[in-house]
Amino acid sequence: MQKPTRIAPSILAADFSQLGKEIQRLDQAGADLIHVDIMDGHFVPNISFGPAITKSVRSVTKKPFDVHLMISPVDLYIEAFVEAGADIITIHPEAGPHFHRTIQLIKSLGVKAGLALNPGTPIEIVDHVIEDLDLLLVMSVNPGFGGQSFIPGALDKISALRQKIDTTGKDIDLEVDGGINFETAPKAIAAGADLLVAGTATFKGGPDHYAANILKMKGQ
Ligand SMILES: O=C(CO)[C@H](O)[C@H](O)COP(=O)(O)O
Ligand SMILES: [Fe+2]
Repeated sequence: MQKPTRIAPSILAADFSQLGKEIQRLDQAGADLIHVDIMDGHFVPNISFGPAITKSVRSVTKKPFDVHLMISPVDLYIEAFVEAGADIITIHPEAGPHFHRTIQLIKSLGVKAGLALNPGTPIEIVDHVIEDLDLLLVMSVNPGFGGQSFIPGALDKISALRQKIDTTGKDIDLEVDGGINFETAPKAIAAGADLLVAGTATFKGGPDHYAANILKMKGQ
């Protein structure tokens, strides 16, 4: 069942020179989770940061860390991100030879497991693993960069995945990531998403605007 909308600001759009402070600002502004984008320059054409920086800012908030791994091979690094304080770890099925094994590994370490679907990845890929998942992530841009435009085809995928999730009867978050703003957020919610990642739109206008931006994307 679709839950009330929650917002996970992506710290990819933060001022990295004051990352801890930025996360505290997001916490105070009403962020529900903190979305942490990890990019390796190999699986995606951009590099962000790794487990050491994730760990260094973990203590500044109690909000869950929603870690989106865009790295390949991914299995080698799961434990490091658990130790860094991840609450949810989301992987891409293309990032390793056996994504069912990766999901089992994440769960065996006591962390929630998510699966991310790129714009070109068919939704049927979730069929044999959906019962094991805590979160499904629909990428509404090709992964690698913040500030891209929302790909409208993501809305049909969200609707179809909403039906699949509801058929299981399980509590699985349906997250959307990429190009979420005041115009696209209501469309993603109407399609069935209950967790919205927003980088550029959360940080728009500077710290004084974070709270209003988050509320606006929630439709409040
Ligand atoms: O995973 C991502 C990119 O690969 C980011 O989470 C996403 O792009 C957020 O940035 P924005 O809201 O600016 O689109
Ligand atoms: Fe992301």
